[in-house]
Amino acid sequence: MEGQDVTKVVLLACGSFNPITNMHLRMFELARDHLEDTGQYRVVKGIISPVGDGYKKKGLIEACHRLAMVRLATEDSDWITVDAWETLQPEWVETAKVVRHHFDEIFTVEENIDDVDTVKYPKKRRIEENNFEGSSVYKRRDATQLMLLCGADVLESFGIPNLWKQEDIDEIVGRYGLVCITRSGNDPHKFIHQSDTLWKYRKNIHVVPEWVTNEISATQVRRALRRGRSVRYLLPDRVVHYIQENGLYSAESEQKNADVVLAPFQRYTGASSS
Ligand SMILES: Nc1ncnc2c1ncn2[C@@H]1O[C@H](COP(=O)(O)OP(=O)(O)OP(=O)(O)O)[C@@H](O)[C@H]1O
Ligand SMILES: NC(=O)c1ccc[n+]([C@@H]2O[C@H](COP(=O)(O)O)[C@@H](O)[C@H]2O)c1
Repeated sequence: MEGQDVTKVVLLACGSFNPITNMHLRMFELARDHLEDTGQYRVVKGIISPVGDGYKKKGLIEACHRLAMVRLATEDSDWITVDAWETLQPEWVETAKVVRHHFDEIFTVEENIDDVDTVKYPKKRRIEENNFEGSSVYKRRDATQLMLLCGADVLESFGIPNLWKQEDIDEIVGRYGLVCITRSGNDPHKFIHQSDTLWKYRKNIHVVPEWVTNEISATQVRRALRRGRSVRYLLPDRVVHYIQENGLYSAESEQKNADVVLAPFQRYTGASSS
C-alpha cells in the first residue's frame, strides 16, 4: 500500500523532437526509476510536448510530421503520451508558459474531482506558495506535482545570455521542479553549484545519471538520413517507416529556417541565470 507521503508526479518533456529518438523515450524511464527509488514519488504520467513551427529553428520540419512521429513512438506505452497543445500554437510558446498550461490542466482535473468529493468530504484547498523558497511546490498533500524533464544541455542553456527570462527559470525550478538527465559533455552538478538561482532551488532539481552512455541526438539522426544511412534501432521502427514513407529529412529540409536571422526564442534582452 502506498505511503501517505508519496507524491504523484507528471513528467513533461519539451523539445523539437525532430525526430523523436529512442533516447527521448528512455529519458522518461530513467526519470521514473530515479524518482520512485527515493520512495517519495510515484510517476503517474509522462507528456511529450513538441514545439510548434513558430520556434523556427534551422532544420525544424513541419509540426504535423513531428507530432505524428511522437504519436507512433508512444503508441505502445501505457504511461508516456503526447500533447499537441504547444505544437498547434501559431507562435512559439516559452517553456514556462507550456509548463503553466499543463499545471493548470492537472489542477482543473483535480479540482473537478474535489468538487465531486465535496458531497462526502469537505473541500481540500490548494495553497500555492507565493515565493518559491523551499523544496515543496504546493501545500495540498495529495496534489500531483508537475516536473519538467530535460537533458543536461537544456539545463545548461539557462546560462546562455538572452535565451531564457530570469523569471521563467525561477518559475520552472522554483515552483514546479526539474528532472535532468546527464548527457556527455555536460556537468549539471557543477552548473547548479555555479548558478545562484539553481543553487537556491537545488532541492527541486533531480539530476539523473545515465550510466549507459547513449549519445543519440536528433541532429545525428537527421545527418544520417540526409546521407542515406540506416537509422534503425536509433528510432522506433514505426518512426523509421514514417520517415521513409513521407520522404522526410533531406539536405533541403535541413535548410528550413536557415534565413531566419533571429528566431523568437533568441530575442530576450533580460539577464540570463546568474
Ligand atoms: N542523448 C540524450 N541524453 C539526454 N537527454 C537528451 C538526449 N537527447 C535528447 N535529450 C533531451 O531531450 C529533450 C528534447 O530534445 P530535442 O528534441 O531537442 O532533442 P536533441 O536530440 O537534443 O535535438 P537536436 O540534436 O536537434 O538539438 C531535451 O531536453 C534534450 O536535452
Ligand atoms: N526561453 C525559453 O522558454 C526557451 C528558450 C530556448 C529553448 N526553449 C525550449 O527548450 C526546448 C529545446 O529544444 P531544442 O534543443 O530542440 O532547441 C524547446 O522546447 C524550446 O521551446 C525554451
